Amino acid sequence: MTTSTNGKFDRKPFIAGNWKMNMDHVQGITLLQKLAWTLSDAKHDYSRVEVAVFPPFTDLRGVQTLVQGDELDVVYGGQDLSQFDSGAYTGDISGQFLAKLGCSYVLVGHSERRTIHNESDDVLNAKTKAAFRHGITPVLCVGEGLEIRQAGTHVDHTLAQLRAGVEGLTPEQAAELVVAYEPVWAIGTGEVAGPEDAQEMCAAIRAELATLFGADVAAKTRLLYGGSVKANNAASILKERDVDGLLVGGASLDAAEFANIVRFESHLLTD
Ligand SMILES: O=C(CO)COP(=O)(O)O
Repeated sequence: MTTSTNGKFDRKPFIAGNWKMNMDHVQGITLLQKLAWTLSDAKHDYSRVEVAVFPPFTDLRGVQTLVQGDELDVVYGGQDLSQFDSGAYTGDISGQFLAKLGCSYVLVGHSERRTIHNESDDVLNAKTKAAFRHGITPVLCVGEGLEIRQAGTHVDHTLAQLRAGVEGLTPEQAAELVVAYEPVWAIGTGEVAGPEDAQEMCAAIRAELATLFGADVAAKTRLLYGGSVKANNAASILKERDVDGLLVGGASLDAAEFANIVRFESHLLTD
């Protein structure tokens, strides 16, 4: 069955854990093993809900070895990539290297990259294209800060980030792209945007994608919400029509909690 419980027939729910700068390569393996065991005990069906982790770069080789060796169905990706393919870019990581490590996805434009590293919309557009160039699906992160939310211009602001990020993509690429709406004021603060806030923005993002690439394309693009997601609020957010998945920070560092988020459908059944 390819349906999700909320009737979003064609878009497979996607639950992703962004470990940020946590977990060294030894801790990372332990966390992933625990997650895989927990999901296996719970008979998780990966064909119904896709599960991804975004470990630090230094963990990726170990994660690849574990996933291949134990034939895990968990997919993984990098937290960033360079807009360039190779050369004199000290400290940067090429999408080519991530592809070689078996990465299926890469985060682009996480708010911590936009704010701490001052990554511009132009750079992020180049990174999105670099990901596709290397056969990796970008997860383009967008979202507003508190002042913009309070000023009431959060939809305009977020859609401007979206337009800049997807400029020049083909319709096929836009359909494959994943977009994560992460309101900065809800990240790591315990402050969660309500399900209706997540839905409002995801609906606006889908409408914008429909304008840019056509309704058929927009119907395929998966849209995630991120910001203080926990097992006890995941199901209510995922019930929303245009929210296809979650990008989880802090709660993804606890295997049991993250597994419960992945198994959100079991919470819906008992609601
Ligand atoms: O930034 C996030 C995921 O990318 C969200 O982080 P938290 O879940 O810790 O709020």
